[in-house]
Amino acid sequence: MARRKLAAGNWKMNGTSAMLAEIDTLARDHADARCEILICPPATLIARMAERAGPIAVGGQDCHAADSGAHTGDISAGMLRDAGASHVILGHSERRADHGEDDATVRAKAQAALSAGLVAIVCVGETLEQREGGETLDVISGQLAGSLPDDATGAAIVVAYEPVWAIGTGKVPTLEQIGEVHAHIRAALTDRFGPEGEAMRLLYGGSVKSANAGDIFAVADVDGALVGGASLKAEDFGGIVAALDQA
Ligand SMILES: O=C(CO)COP(=O)(O)O
Repeated sequence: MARRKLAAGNWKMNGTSAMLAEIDTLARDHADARCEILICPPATLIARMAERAGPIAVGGQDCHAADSGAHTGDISAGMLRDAGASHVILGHSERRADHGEDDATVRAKAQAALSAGLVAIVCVGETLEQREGGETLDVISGQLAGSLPDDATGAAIVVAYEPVWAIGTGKVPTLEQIGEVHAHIRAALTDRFGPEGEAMRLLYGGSVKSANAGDIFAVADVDGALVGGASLKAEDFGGIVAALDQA
């Protein structure tokens, strides 16, 4: 099954207008990339970034489960789409921790994203305590079961494995650990969704840099990366894109 590789950048709460130049550099340097390239800037930059992104896709970092209504400060999936986004990250561990999002919330948001025609990147991952307690695979199974809608398709859902303890820490799981979790996720997805589960792309995220990207991309069932810190500069992210294209 040929899955198109995806290099996704999550800018988190970083970036003002001055950083829009990064997208110009990325679009110029990687116009011929074989992999799909996505940047998810803060919501304030989505529309302007989408106008100049060329072949680079632009995404949101969250959406509300409802279409519209009395939800001060929130953004719907349809609004993201209207602003020029094609993707949205959902259930990132920072949202699960900072905003109390549970699996049911993430699933409702994913449903809204699918209805709006967005690709949803649904994040799962264990904490250090859960890893040390030997609970990793059970935790991931539970998050997948609870967070993915029943009508998830290979085209509309991407799953990102982001061990919480590897995010922004410079600590990366061993290639064996990444391979074990990705194989587990793939098996859970094909069990539940059949060929659609086989078609879903699986990203690894957590301290990915151009220096370690090549090794990570060689692991079976790693179809790309969800990158935080190293996505903020086009040059750094470009090294990851190049590694993915060579994988
Ligand atoms: O959380 C992440 C991407 O969503 C990973 O962040 P870092 O690449 O900064 O570790």
